[in-house]
Amino acid sequence: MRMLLIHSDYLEYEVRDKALKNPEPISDEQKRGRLEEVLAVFMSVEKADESNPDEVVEKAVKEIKDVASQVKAERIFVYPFAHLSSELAKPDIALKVLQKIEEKLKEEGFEVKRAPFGYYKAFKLSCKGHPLAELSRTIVPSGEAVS
Ligand SMILES: NCC(=O)N[C@H]1[C@@H](O)[C@H](n2cnc3c(N)ncnc32)O[C@@H]1CO
Repeated sequence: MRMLLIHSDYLEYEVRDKALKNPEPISDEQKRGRLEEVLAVFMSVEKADESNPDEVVEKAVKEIKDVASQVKAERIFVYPFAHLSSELAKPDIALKVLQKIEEKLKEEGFEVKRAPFGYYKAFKLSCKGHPLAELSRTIVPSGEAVS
């Protein structure tokens, strides 16, 4: 999994067109979203993650918690983003991984939004620009090589 973490004044999105034949079903309310004072986490779930999705979820949540603690962010935006890797996991597995990450972050006490999966989306982001505001992380299941 590849993650781009941006500590932001706000992130807002608006759903545009379908990017998959069968995108995640969403309500009208989910067609747009915004969080302020947020750690935005853009995530590409990768083919290698399919060997142990649960381990990748655990490792991703640990990394996100660590960065959130460093930048003192209490809100997380989980953002599916298929542009950080050329070896993407299948959509059905990727969605499950992102849903589990969202669930576990909520269990940890964060306020969490997740942008809809399988759509093109317009988004606006205001990066805070401090030294830890732009970070990336790569996560692989045990036994897999980083490509
Ligand atoms: N910017 C718009 C967009 O990325 N849209 C992506 C994601 O929402 C989602 N998606 C599909 N596969 C994946 C994956 N492996 N990891 C993350 N998201 C995925 O499906 C869309 C088309 O690839």
